[in-house]
Amino acid sequence: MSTAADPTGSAPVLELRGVTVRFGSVAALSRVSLALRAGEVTCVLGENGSGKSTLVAVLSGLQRPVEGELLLDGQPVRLRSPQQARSRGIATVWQDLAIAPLMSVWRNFFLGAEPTRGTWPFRRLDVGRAEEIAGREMARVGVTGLDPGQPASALQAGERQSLAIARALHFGARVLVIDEPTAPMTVAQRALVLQSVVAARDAGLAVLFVTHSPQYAHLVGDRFLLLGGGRVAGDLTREDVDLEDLTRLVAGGDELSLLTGHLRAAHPDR
Ligand SMILES: Nc1ncnc2c1ncn2[C@@H]1O[C@H](COP(=O)(O)OP(=O)(O)OP(=O)(O)O)[C@@H](O)[C@H]1O
Repeated sequence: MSTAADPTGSAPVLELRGVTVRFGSVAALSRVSLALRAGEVTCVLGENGSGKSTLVAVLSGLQRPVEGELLLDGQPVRLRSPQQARSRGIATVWQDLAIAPLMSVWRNFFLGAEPTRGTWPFRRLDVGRAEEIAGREMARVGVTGLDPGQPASALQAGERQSLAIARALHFGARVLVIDEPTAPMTVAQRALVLQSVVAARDAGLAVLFVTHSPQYAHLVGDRFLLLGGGRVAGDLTREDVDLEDLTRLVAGGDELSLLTGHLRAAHPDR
């Protein structure tokens, strides 16, 4: 399936073209194409085993496709490791993301890139500044009233994701890949994640948000990529679907293929 047309006219920051990943005889992804654009949230939906985690792994440099290519700013790129993806401006927020629980929130925010003052050999950690930056950046993504000096173990699941998103923004990521935790979260914690997604979009990042919830996807998504059996079963924009459609499509794969066929016929340029 070709990549959906872009209503904004902007060039994709990151693109996948015909990407296939196999595990033995299982094709976890089959000729998947997608385009992520600045200031746009693409939600990825699909049932268990549809290829969502594999897609995240490809985008974050953990998994190399056997076929197809990735393009960054229109140039083919090979991501050989998560470090390399990060250095190219692609940040991933993992569903079971690791934090150092005994370390403070600000320590977790900087993780080795702490601000210092003075010059070598008198250089020392600027804790006040680190706390101020971490607090400000967390507030920017919607987590207010947080003491950056408290241990990170005090953070709830949504706040942890927000911390990782705030980090990505602060350190200049251009593409943000978020794998929403499948474990139950309170509505308030989910709201924080969604708020952080919107903050990242408003800051001009190209966001890919993997979620199990059509409701949450519809709240923040500009575009919806539906995966079924490792294939793109639908690549739709907000104009194509309302929440009711989206919920039905995620629940029923057959109907989805049918609707996608109709939409393609109606919009052959997509
Ligand atoms: N390391 C692996 N080895 C073998 N098969 C794998 C591996 N990882 C994924 N698969 C298979 O690839 C397919 C896609 O899996 P993937 O985890 O990407 O789906 P998913 O949509 O993320 O599922 P979930 O929502 O349950 O996390 C599945 O059939 C899965 O069993």
